[in-house]
Amino acid sequence: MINPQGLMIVLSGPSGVGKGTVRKAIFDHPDTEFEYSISMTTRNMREGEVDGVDYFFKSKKEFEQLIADDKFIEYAQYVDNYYGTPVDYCIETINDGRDIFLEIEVEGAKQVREKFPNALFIFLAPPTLGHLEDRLIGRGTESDDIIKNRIETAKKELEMMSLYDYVVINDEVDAARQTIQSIVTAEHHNRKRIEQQLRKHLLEVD
Ligand SMILES: Nc1nc2c(ncn2[C@@H]2O[C@H](COP(=O)(O)OP(=O)(O)O)[C@@H](O)[C@H]2O)c(=O)[nH]1
Ligand SMILES: Nc1ncnc2c1ncn2[C@@H]1O[C@H](COP(=O)(O)OP(=O)(O)O)[C@@H](O)[C@H]1O
Repeated sequence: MINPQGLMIVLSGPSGVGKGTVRKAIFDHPDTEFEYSISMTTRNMREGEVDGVDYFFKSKKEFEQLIADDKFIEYAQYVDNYYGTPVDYCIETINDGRDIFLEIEVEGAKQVREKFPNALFIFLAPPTLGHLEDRLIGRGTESDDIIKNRIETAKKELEMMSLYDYVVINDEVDAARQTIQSIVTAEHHNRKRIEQQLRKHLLEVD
């Protein structure tokens, strides 16, 4: 096999679009076989969150030490906090032939694209910007100022859509989940077909 590695799947999109919600639906579904890359963050734990399940919660000092030790595939500062993808688990997983799923903001996704151009990039978009604002307000976890800030960031983030392999509109959570799973399945078939063709041509060259 030319590429026995698992697929790196990157789900990104603006804050409040429903990345966390869709990701949870994906991992609650019995058909899902990907591994989830738990991120590290310096933000405060929200009610109901569990350290080591939702995120690995770190102090700023700990996070900066991990950056210095090159322990992240990517990291970004987002609304005054650090978020990053720990490198070891991702590499172990794909080297083991299993798919790894990253749910990250767009700046981090850009860094992953530079390091892993072969990854599969999926952009989750809201039906409209109004939906995004409603969802952020509805979630009720941020102050008005932070929501305003996130909407401004989202406008810039939406411009990055064209750099992705796929755009999925998050109108209905289960439909978005299903679309993402179908994209991954199709991508596996496609890569396998390319690999078979490549092998065939290489044999012909010999
Ligand atoms: N770059 C990067 N972004 C992340 C990572 N983990 C989470 N994020 C993103 O950081 C943003 C803020 O996350 P969070 O504070 O949990 O808020 P919420 O996703 O809006 O509920 C979201 O867009 C997440 O997708 C990561 O490891 N790296
Ligand atoms: N398809 C959807 N339709 C309606 N509300 C949604 C949908 N997807 C997510 N939401 C709601 O929008 C809010 C933001 O979703 P969340 O998953 O926290 O977004 P993100 O992780 O992208 O910041 C949450 O209150 C969530 O319940």
